[in-house]
Amino acid sequence: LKDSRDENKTKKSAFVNVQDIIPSATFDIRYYTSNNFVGKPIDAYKAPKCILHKDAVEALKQVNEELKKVFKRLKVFDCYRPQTAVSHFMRWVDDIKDTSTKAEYYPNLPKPLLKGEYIAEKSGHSRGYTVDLTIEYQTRDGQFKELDMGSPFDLFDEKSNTMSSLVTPKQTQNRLLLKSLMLKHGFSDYSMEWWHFTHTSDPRTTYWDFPVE
Ligand SMILES: C[C@@H](N)C(=O)N[C@H](C)C(=O)O
Ligand SMILES: [Zn+2]
Repeated sequence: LKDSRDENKTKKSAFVNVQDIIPSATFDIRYYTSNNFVGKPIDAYKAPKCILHKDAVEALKQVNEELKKVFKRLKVFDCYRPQTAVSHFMRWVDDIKDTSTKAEYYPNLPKPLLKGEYIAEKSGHSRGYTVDLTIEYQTRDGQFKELDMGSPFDLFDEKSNTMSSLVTPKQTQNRLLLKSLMLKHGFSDYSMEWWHFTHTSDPRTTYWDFPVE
């Protein structure tokens, strides 16, 4: 008899490669690299891929289509996140002696306080309908640059709360542009992190553990 835990390690057919479906967005899958709050590539990210449930991807495509009309595009940092990767995050949080990334990623919080509100022990990302992302705009010379959101992706700080008073009105406006477009296409936001959105079609049932590959 096949163990249900083994089944959970197999990619579900409803999951798709977002880069194939939204090729005009850009993808910087940070947990595949060392450029993240752990400072090392994260377990189970075997390729720099963005995988999501197809229902969330269709909505995301619509957001990107709207942005294209005004010379902007989505920049995606993380999508489906295997439970194995979440376990890696938890090992890192519990290792209180390792503070090598503190200055860059959590300058004002003690490491144990990251668990929960900033880094979930059971993350919506593992269900496959959640995405971390920002917006890029095209400059006159055709290059793309990130909109100024007032804090970088994965800065675990009050400054990253969407309506934080620690950022400028223009930075709040940029966050609200992202939020309004995402909500228009069926996502819900997360008030603690301006970059984190979950599509409302998420049945909130299974936390998957197949690798990103
Ligand atoms: C770690 C960060 N990018 C994130 O996604 N945080 C939320 C709370 C999560 O872990 O689900
Ligand atoms: Zn997230």
